[in-house]
Amino acid sequence: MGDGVAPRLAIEGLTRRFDGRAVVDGVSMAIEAGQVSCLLGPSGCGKSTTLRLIAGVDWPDAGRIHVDGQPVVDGAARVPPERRGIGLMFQDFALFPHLTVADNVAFGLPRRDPGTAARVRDLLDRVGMTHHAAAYPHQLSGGEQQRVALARALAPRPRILLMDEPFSGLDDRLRDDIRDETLAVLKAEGTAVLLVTHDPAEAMRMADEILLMREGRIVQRGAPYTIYNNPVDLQAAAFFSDLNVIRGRVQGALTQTPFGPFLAPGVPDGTEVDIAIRPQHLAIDFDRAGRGPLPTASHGDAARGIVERARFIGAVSLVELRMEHDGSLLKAAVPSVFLPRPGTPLWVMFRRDRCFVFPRGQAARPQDPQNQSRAA
Ligand SMILES: Nc1ncnc2c1ncn2[C@@H]1O[C@H](COP(=O)(O)OP(=O)(O)OP(=O)(O)O)[C@@H](O)[C@H]1O
Repeated sequence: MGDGVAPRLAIEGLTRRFDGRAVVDGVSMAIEAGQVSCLLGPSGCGKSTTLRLIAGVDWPDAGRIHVDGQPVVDGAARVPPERRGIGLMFQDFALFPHLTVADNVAFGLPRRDPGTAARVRDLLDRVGMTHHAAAYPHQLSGGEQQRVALARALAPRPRILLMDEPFSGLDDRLRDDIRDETLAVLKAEGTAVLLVTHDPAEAMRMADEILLMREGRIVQRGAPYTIYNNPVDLQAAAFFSDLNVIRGRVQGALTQTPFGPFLAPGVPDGTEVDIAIRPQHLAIDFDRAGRGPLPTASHGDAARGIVERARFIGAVSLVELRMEHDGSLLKAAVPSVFLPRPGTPLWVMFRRDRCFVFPRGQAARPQDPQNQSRAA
């Protein structure tokens, strides 16, 4: 929000209860024109219910929704779905099978308006479907149908586009291309987009801002880079990748571990902490007759482990190491030129700037809207 201009979509304190349980619980957000926000969270956390409330096919128990500063849900004000200027796009495309591609795109537009044909042509061109204008949906591939569904959703120039897992029906390779193409079209249209997904990779690829949702609440919001690199708690960190976690206890603002001391500023003595690191941020080194690398400020001490399993998966190899000091298993993702044999001793280090230190069992306070980021 800036210069007194209201955001395209503003939501405050949105709450929806089913049988006394708040499945959407005080959700707030603001989305600007041309911005893509992703509501990201596990199945059942309340993402689709939030979209339904914004679309107007369900009513909240509390909260406000404004579009361009105008109330669509605010106390007694309740604008019906068709007058909200909100477009919808769902997983199953739902194209009309008896209409051609061009007629599907034209469906929500005034039929006799001279601008309609031009708008349809322009959108089909933008999604690369001009040569399929006269085809019927069953003659198209999944990716082509998805493009038509996007064109149809954008045709009436919605102020806001709500997308619920729109790419999940597509196979992996196609999905990446379609996501990028979709993003380009959305940016060109300047629509405000709220996209729901349970897939962190999708959210990171698409979003200007990620809203991380858990049990009906937004627990963290921020740019993909921020959320990935400064997760608000252990659960948020684990949502984005495999995670190695070692445990420790704080003494004098430090936690001593086999990987050296970790800073825990402001954490009271005796507090148990989880020190978390993603597999790609473990560093490994060869064993030189029972000796490893010397400690450094950036990597701390090395601890020894024995390779239990190593798998080549393309760009990286996944190496699982059984640690000698406590028998725990750590996972490292290393460049795939390296595939050690099971039984090989290796030294493991933690990249200090990539570790997260969290007091154990402490989840983020979800209703704190300032849960932006927290460095370890
Ligand atoms: N009409 C309803 N009546 C009762 N409970 C409902 C209703 N709609 C949704 N719920 C419950 O609300 C919770 C949130 O559902 P919602 O569909 O919003 O989750 P979601 O995050 O979109 O999950 P998914 O990714 O699996 O679609 C679930 O526990 C669901 O069972």
